[in-house]
Amino acid sequence: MADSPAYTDADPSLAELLATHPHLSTDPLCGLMFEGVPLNAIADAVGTPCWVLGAGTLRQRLARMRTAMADAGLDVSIHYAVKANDHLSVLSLIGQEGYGADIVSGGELARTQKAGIAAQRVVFSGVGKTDAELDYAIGLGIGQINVESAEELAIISAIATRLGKQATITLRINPDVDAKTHAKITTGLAANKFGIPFDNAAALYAHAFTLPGIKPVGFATHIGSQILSTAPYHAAYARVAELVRTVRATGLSVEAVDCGGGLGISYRNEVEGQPEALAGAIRAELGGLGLRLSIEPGRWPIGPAGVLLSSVILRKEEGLPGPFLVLDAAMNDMVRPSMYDAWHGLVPLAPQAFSQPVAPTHVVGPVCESGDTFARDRLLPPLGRASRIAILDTGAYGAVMSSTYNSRPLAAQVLVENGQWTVIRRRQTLEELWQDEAMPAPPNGKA
Ligand SMILES: Cc1ncc(COP(=O)(O)O)c(C=O)c1O
Ligand SMILES: N[C@@H](CCCC[NH3+])C(=O)O
Repeated sequence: MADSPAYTDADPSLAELLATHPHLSTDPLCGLMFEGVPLNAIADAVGTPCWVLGAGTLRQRLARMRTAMADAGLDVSIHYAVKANDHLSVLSLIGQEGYGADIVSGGELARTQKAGIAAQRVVFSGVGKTDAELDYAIGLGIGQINVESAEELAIISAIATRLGKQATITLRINPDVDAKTHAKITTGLAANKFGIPFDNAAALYAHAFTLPGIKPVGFATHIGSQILSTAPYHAAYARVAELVRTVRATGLSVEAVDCGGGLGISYRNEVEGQPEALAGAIRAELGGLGLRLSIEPGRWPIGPAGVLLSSVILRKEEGLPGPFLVLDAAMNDMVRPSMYDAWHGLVPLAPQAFSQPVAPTHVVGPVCESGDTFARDRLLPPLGRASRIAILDTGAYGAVMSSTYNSRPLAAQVLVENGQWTVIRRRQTLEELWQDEAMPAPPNGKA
């Protein structure tokens, strides 16, 4: 992971996108292939929009993280951040491969239990856990709760005491470090809502030992998401290490540090975060302290493992600085471009697309907002009505952030594994969309 990631201003070509996505390839007859499966075959059978996730890519990327930690001589537990993609198929794969989970709600905790991940391997993060969620988590004997405020510590103590349990906790520290990422996904600055101010942490940690129902084991930090440089990790972990030393000097024990998630991927032409460099930062700052270490990656393992398939509803030519391709996928399906101005690779599925000349094209969804735009001036071959496009790197923060805005049902999801594909969620029906909505009875019993 370079400290000054190599950006160029030019968009990557289709060939360059294929080169940086090893699970994608092209076949002269079938067009774009995903882990050896023709994406057109999936779109023919399931329709579009449709999410496709590659189990092989996910497994490989998780394994690379595990190996990177081991090669650095570190015993680091990996707790997959469920928020990135909470599908039960994903979580059961995570559990089978022996990883734990990082959750931020009772709903995510319930999913881990349904998927067979032992509660002891689950860590509960988040700035506002409700009493009901804490009851559930502590009752289950959750592995660790990362506490985000003095107020929350008191609440957890009361709930654990009522339940006759000991809650294992860390204090999540806000190190006031700039992760140099998008402002909406930066979490480690003093101005952000997350974590306990660094200067208050030692005193609160000492106080935690005096509380009933609380077993303090250490500290946690998480400074943001889509981080592409090692420098912020070094800075944050150095602060946590300083805290560990300070607190130990007072005679208190510190057994564990949770190093958070945040490692970034290459959406456009960034040099993606390297797990080996993350391992290097952990070892350099926290390695010699005899701690149990853990990380909470979400985007890195699963982001590149997914695509969103869509079809062109129509190509709108008139009165414009360039043609608009109107897709059947929209901001309700994939909100990242609208929400963070995120750049996602767009790759046509048709075999001939790769040899055709390209021209600047605007790619939009049909939702009634100008923000429903996937790309402006993207160099694409001459696509038209019914052409298909794969939107790349949507495995993380894709389907999980979908809504039904404009009464658009949630799209189907497909898992590819060993050259086979399976529908793991069928497209939502309109009846499912409104089944819980009540209509007032007509006056006087009239219909
Ligand atoms: C506490 C916590 N842990 C882990 C993650 C996962 O982050 P990422 O998907 O960037 O690895 C997040 C999200 O930023 C988070 O808030
Ligand atoms: N939803 C964000 C990431 C948020 C990370 C959660 N803490 C994204 O799509 O980039």
